[in-house]
Amino acid sequence: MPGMRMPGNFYLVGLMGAGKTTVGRALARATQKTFYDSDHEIEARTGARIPMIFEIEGESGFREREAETIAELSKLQGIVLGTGGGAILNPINRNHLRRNGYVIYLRASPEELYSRTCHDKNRPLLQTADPLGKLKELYEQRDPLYREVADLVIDTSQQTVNTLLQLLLKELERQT
Ligand SMILES: Nc1ncnc2c1ncn2[C@@H]1O[C@H](COP(=O)(O)OP(=O)(O)O)[C@@H](O)[C@H]1O
Ligand SMILES: O=C(O)C1=C[C@@H](OP(=O)(O)O)[C@@H](O)[C@H](O)C1
Ligand SMILES: [Mg+2]
Repeated sequence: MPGMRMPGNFYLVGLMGAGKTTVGRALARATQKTFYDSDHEIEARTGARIPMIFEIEGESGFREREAETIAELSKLQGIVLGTGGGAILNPINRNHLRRNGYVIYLRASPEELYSRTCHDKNRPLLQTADPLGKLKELYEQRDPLYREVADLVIDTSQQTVNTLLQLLLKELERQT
């Protein structure tokens, strides 16, 4: 189904390693929408990488930048937005997402998320002695919030990015 046109915005939520950036980019290409990634946008505006922002301003500084960025990006039309895994912690972000687009929760088990993220040093929250334990804790905390905002929950376990894209296109064509 290449080049399918669908109305509105698609927003991707889920934990670190869920595939928001990767699947989001593929979904944008397939639906002829513009892709944005809130983390990339924050880095471009700040002129610093995420680990550096966390180091200098702490998580709270990063969250402020994230909220400003999501408020602005959610005003755009015809986009696919990959959010950062913690964006849904802020109720204002949750409202922007719910109000202005169709929200897709990419779900995966903490073990799978760990296997996808363990070689990457760019996620400060996982630079701990026990990253799998941290992912389990974040899953418990955040899974209800992802579900609260989601119009669609997709289980990404054991699915390739391409299979997920095909699944998503079918489901979105049916629902939107
Ligand atoms: N369904 C999938 N199966 C296997 N690997 C995946 C899948 N989705 C994403 N990945 C890989 O996992 C890593 C994290 O993906 P990314 O898109 O950055 O996740 P997020 O933006 O949700 O943190 C990347 O190396 C990506 O290629
Ligand atoms: O889960 C989180 O709190 C975070 C997820 C990251 O994005 P990804 O979910 O794209 O890895 C990034 O925003 C930052 O490191 C914090
Ligand atoms: Mg990402």
